[in-house]
Amino acid sequence: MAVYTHLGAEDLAELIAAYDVGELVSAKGIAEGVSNSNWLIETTRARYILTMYELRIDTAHLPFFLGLLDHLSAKGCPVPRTIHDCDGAAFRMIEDKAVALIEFLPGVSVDHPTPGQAKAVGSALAQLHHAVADFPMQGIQTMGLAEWDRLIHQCGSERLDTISPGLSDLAYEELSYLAMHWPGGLPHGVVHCDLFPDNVLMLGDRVSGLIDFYFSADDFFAYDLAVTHAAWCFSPGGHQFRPEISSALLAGYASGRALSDEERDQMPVLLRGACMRFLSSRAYDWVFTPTDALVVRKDPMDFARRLDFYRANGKELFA
Ligand SMILES: Nc1ncnc2c1ncn2[C@@H]1O[C@H](COP(=O)(O)OP(=O)(O)OP(=O)(O)O)[C@@H](O)[C@H]1O
Ligand SMILES: N[C@@H](CCO)C(=O)O
Repeated sequence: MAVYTHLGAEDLAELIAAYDVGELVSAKGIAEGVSNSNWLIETTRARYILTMYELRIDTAHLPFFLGLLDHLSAKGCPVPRTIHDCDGAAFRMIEDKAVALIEFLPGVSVDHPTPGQAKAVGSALAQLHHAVADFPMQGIQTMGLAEWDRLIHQCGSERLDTISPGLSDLAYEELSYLAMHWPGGLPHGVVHCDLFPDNVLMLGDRVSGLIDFYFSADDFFAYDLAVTHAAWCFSPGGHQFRPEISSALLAGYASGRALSDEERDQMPVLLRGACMRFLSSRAYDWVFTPTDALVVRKDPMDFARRLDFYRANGKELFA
């Protein structure tokens, strides 16, 4: 349940009164999500999402994340805009925690996407990559290769092999490969970097919302496509590749933005990097999150399986 902080009726009413959004009608805690506390707020005028930033997000970075939502939404991307308070502030503090009110977008996250939905996601991602061209803020990538390496080393061989025998060899070997082959100089901008199905709201075959931009940073557009590919194109657990979803996702992306020859050539290594990104953060959480913590640990092996697939077939996919 992702409501870590209790907000009483008076706190909520006082908060909502600071915005020009009508009067508070109801507030319900949202169970999904693990990083922040979220409430669905209904006022006499509309619905909103209230987010309280709990664990991971430094308040100093909020102007970047919230500014990005506003920029993308103004460009016509299906991204919720930030509601500013009556003084124009994008976030407020309740005691020592920052809160932001965000536009509510309709739609649901899909568990088993269809090709039509994958195509729409590819196309929405391409739209995003065009829309960031004139976003004026910088977002440093803190979840890049150096961090994957650090997370894996913190876990150490013994603990990795307790997750699954042989995982440490796979991870160390892959990190050396990536260190030698990671490309430079590809087209880049501020990209989402975490566009999993649970961060996309859909109405049928239409993308109605792209949410959770809290891993956004400056990186290669093609890396963002690789992350999205790894997140969408497999059966649960990463056991089976879904070729029809892959073709649809890539076709959707190509309908909005063509990959250059150089980007295509680098896709196999970027796909392997995308797997290491989630393998390393999940392995770290697996090892260091207490089993009785509120946060649900995600299985790193889901991405070890995807990594095996891309090692064997990545080049063929982009031949
Ligand atoms: N703008 C929005 N419109 C509608 N629903 C939203 C919106 N933002 C968030 N939600 C709902 O709230 C849930 C949690 O949001 P989100 O994924 O951003 O939380 P989080 O704690 O940051 O997540 P994560 O687990 O990815 O770290 C989403 O699954 C979605 O159901
Ligand atoms: N989407 C990531 C979690 C970070 O938001 C994962 O599935 O491991």
